[in-house]
Amino acid sequence: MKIVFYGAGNMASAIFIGMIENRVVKPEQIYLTSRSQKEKIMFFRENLGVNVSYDDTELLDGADYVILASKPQSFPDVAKRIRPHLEEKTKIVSVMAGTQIKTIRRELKTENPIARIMPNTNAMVQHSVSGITYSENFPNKDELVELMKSFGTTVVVEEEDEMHNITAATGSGSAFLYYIYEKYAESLMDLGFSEEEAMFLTTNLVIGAGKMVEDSELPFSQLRKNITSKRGTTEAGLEALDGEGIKEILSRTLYAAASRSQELSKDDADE
Ligand SMILES: NC(=O)C1=CN([C@@H]2O[C@H](COP(=O)(O)OP(=O)(O)OC[C@H]3O[C@@H](n4cnc5c(N)ncnc54)[C@H](O)[C@@H]3O)[C@@H](O)[C@H]2O)C=CC1
Ligand SMILES: O=C(O)[C@@H]1CCC=N1
Repeated sequence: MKIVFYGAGNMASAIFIGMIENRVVKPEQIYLTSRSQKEKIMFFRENLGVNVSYDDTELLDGADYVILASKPQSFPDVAKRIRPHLEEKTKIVSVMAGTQIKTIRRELKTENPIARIMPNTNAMVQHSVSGITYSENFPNKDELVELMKSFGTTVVVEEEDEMHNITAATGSGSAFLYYIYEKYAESLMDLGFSEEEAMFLTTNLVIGAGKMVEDSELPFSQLRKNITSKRGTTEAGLEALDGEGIKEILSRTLYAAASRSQELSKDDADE
């Protein structure tokens, strides 16, 4: 199998590192190309044993999968590189937020099978939860799902439009959680902890809570209740959180992200 990544940035590298660590593909089956980050891409070649090329003929010759992993705004340039060399057997897989299958089809001027996936950078530790949707002519979907299992779990989305919500929920979702951890650590410093102490405490709190979520069969609400004593410290803190409208804040966050995905998906042909 030959898998070619156009783009070797944060998302692409999380995927191919996840795949290689899980031994589902051999490093020599992976080909990388980019526009920027040439040092980084050479680092991947030296350290992982993947192939690197800037020659589109070589890259696309006999490719089974081409992964579109640039920013959506760079896709027209990527498409220009791919279009003249695309073979009939090659399946296209896009990780780009928003960009619709029909837009990819039009830019690449191809009838080849296309899938859109929405992973997250937890792919690097094989814990992405990824949405996937396919063009009607996509063959052997199981093969792609198997490949994706190497970097996490997969949720098949029947309607392409549902990708907007998945993008907000899990594509962007870990950034929202990291931001909360960041602010938690800053707030510990307001309480009087040093920066080092705040980082240590927050990091271990997050790891411990993650392990509890993984190992315990209890829902989040019960895990929370198990910590909350009547008229105790946790109750006081939770009342303050509710008073600030934590649920509304998170709803607005997710709505803003899903709306941005919709904006990014605007296709000239829809005007
Ligand atoms: N970072 C994340 O957590 C997630 C990102 N995505 C999607 O992944 C895509 C990439 O995002 P990041 O990896 O964060 O961006 P990034 O900026 O880290 O990487 C972008 C890559 O695209 C390459 N590129 C740009 N123009 C190119 C061209 N003409 N030919 C070949 N390569 C080209 C760049 O050299 C770079 O390697 C975006 O479309 C984003 O919507 C999806 C899910 C999560
Ligand atoms: O911020 C973005 O647009 C991309 C898509 C999901 C995560 N990062």
